[in-house]
Amino acid sequence: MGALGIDLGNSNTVVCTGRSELVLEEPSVMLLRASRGRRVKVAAIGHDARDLVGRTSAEVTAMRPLHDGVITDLDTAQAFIRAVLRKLAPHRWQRIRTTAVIGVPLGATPLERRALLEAAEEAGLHRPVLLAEPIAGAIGCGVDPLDRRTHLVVDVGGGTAEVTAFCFGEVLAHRSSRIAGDEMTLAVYHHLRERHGILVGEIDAEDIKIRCGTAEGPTIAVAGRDAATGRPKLVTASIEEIQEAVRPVTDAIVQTLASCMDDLPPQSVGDVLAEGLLAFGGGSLLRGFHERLDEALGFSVKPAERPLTCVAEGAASALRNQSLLESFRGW
Ligand SMILES: Nc1ncnc2c1ncn2[C@@H]1O[C@H](COP(=O)(O)OP(=O)(O)OP(=O)(O)O)[C@@H](O)[C@H]1O
Repeated sequence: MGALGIDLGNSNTVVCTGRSELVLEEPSVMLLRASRGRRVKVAAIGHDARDLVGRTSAEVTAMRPLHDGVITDLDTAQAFIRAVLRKLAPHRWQRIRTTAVIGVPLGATPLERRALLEAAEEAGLHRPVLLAEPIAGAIGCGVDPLDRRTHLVVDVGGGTAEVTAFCFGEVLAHRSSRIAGDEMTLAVYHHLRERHGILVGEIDAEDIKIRCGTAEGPTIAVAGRDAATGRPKLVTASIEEIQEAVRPVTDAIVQTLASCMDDLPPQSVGDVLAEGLLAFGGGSLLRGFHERLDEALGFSVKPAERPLTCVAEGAASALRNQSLLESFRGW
C-alpha cells in the first residue's frame, strides 16, 4: 500500500493513498463477537457494522474506537485500525512497511497522542506520524499552512468542533468544544419527542438532520414510535422548526469561534476578515450552517469542497512534505 493519509474520526474513518486517491470512507464502528473460550473477534466494521447495530445477538457488541477524537481503549483502537488495513489490503505482504500520516485533534494531550501512535504501530503501520486535524483539513482544501497570512478554520466533526488559527507553520490560537454534530442529532431527537411526541432511534435522528439539507419541500416525514403508547407513528416536521431546534448548537460553535478570534493579534484579525473562515467536517454540512456563521460573525464563511474527506486528503499530501510535518510536529 505504501503510504496513507488517515482521518480516524469519532463518526467516520477516511483513508487516502499517497496519490490522494480516496480508498475508504466508512463509519467508525466495529462489531466484536465474544465466543466462549476464544479471543474476541471482529465481526464487522464500517458500513456493515453500522447497519447491524441493534440487530445482533447478545454476544455481539458495537464499539467505537474513539471518544471525543481520542483513544480511550488501546485494544479497541488497535483492532479497528488493523481491520481497516486488512479491508484495504487483505494479504499480509501488501501491508508490509505501510506508513501513514494520521490526523489527531489539536487539543489531544501528549498521552493521547502516544496512545494513537502505539495503537497504529501495533496494528501494523510502519513509523506513523501525527498531524493536527485542522492543519490536515486546511491542506486538503488547498491552503498552505506555511503561508505568511493567518488562516482561520473550523472543523465540525461528530464529537468535537475545533477552531484553529495558524500562520507560517505556527498555531496562533485554538479552541475546542464538545458541542458538535452529535449534539445536533441529539437536539433533533429531543425536539421530535417534545414537539411531536415521537421517539426515533439515534441513527434515524441523524438521518433526519441530514435529510433536512437535501429536502426539496418545506417539510419532511418522520417515522418512529408514539412516546406515550409505543405504537408506530408518522408525523410531518417542518425544516424550519428542525433548524430552530439545532440553533443552540450552532450558537455554541459561534461562541467557540468568537473566543478563538479574541486570542488573535490585530494583524491576524485583519487577515481573517479579508480571507474569511474555512469550514469543514460533516457538521458544517448542516442546512443553514454557513449562513448562520456569516450572520453572527460578520465575515465570510468558505465551505470546503469536500468537507468529509479533506482531513485524510491533507494528511496524504503532507506525506510528501517533510518540512510541514516538522513544523507542526509539536501541535
Ligand atoms: N449532510 C449533513 N448534514 C448535517 N450533518 C452532517 C451531514 N453529513 C454528516 N453530518 C454530521 O457530521 C458528523 C460527522 O462528521 P465527520 O465525519 O467530519 O466527523 P469525525 O471526523 O468522524 O468526528 P470528530 O471530528 O469529532 O472525530 C456527524 O455528526 C454527522 O451526523
